[in-house]
Amino acid sequence: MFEYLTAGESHGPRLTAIIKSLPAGLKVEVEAVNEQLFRRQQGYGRGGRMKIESDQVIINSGLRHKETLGTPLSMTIENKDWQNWVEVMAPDKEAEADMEALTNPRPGHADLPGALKYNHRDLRNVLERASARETAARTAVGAVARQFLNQFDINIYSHVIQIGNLKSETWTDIKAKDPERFKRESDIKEYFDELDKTELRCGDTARTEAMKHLIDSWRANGDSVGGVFEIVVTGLPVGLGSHVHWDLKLESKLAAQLMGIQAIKGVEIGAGFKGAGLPGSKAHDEIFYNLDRGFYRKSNQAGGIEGGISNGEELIIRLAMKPIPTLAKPLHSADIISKKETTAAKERSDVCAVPAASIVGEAVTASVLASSTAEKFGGDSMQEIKRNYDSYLEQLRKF
Ligand SMILES: Cc1cc2nc3c(=O)[nH]c(=O)nc-3n(C[C@H](O)[C@H](O)[C@H](O)COP(=O)(O)O)c2cc1C
Ligand SMILES: C=C(O[C@@H]1CC(C(=O)O)=C[C@@H](OP(=O)(O)O)[C@H]1O)C(=O)O
Repeated sequence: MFEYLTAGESHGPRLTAIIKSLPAGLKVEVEAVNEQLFRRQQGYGRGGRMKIESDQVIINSGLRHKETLGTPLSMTIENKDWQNWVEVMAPDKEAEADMEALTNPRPGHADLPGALKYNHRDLRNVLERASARETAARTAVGAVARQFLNQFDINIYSHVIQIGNLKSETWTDIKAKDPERFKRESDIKEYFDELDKTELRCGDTARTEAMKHLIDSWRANGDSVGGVFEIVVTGLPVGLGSHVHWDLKLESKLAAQLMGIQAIKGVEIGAGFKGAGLPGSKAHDEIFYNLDRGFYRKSNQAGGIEGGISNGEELIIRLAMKPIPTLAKPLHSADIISKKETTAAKERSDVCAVPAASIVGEAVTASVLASSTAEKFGGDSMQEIKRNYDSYLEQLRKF
């Protein structure tokens, strides 16, 4: 369940997403999808395109009176910028004779490998689909998945923890400073909701100013900047994913799909790379039991997954985003037609898109977790899935 497909070019008429299968009887609010689309468009460092677009979803099938029918749910998002590209991107008209091809590939973008692989002589034929414009469609899919997860009190949050070489606190650091502060889900929600009001989605105000300054100075130099964001999931039950096959492991599904986000080059679960340097006695989370909580941990180095199975603790994922490839001061390149030395194509571009990517990360995480939840609890309708979920919780209580 929750398998999906997206289609659409960055400057074509619109993006399309189809969720192939999802349970019947799931309440979907279109406004909640638009809210996620809005969040993805924010963030300090974005370029001119975001001033043109104001993403809104249209649901074309699969929903009746705000409830899923269990049939394919298809959604579209218009590209407002299409108006400026009608001739260049015309699906059903021959190219105009004077239309210039783009022939100077950008290092770091899909331009050159894509052109060589697909035998294209115009790099636009590659970049239009490689573009992260596509992540708007994935965000819409994730917004539906989120509404499913909310039915089981599973919540997904994210924050930016590094821009360039400037780091701020991780979720584990933040909680360690004031362990009483985040006892209730509403406290966690409030903390992350506040971040949405800030331009970098980073909780450290002093660091945010320094990060903004860094983005400004790299922009002024015609450069770009990457960073790291962290995703936190609360409310996951024990038992999503499985240890029995490599491709069923929850972290292998998450890593594969999260690495599918444009410009994401690293993924860490829990202590991740830092954990590799710790002694075993500090790297693992000791097991405790009491009647109220059942089995629980006092630390979360595992980041919520052991043996490919969610262990009931918070899921913590960190993702590294490389700097944006399009540079105002372009890098060296070679023309794909003349083979002569040139500089890379210089287009309007984002300078930093880490805050936006963090929203895409939340969305992709939501679709993986919705799929794993639906798989674990089975059923064609929400009623059936909830019944199975409740009886599983009862089984855990009696364990
Ligand atoms: C939200 C978001 C916005 C992006 N904006 C740009 C951009 O404006 N210019 C650009 O060259 N790359 C941008 N990228 C990155 C490219 O899409 C990406 O580097 C490219 O498709 C090559 O894929 P790869 O980096 O995964 O190898 C963006 C990525 C994300 C996630
Ligand atoms: C359109 C979006 O991101 C785009 C991703 C992108 C790229 O090369 O990945 C290049 C830019 O597009 P343009 O060339 O039209 O300015 C970004 O704005 C979006 O996030 O909705």
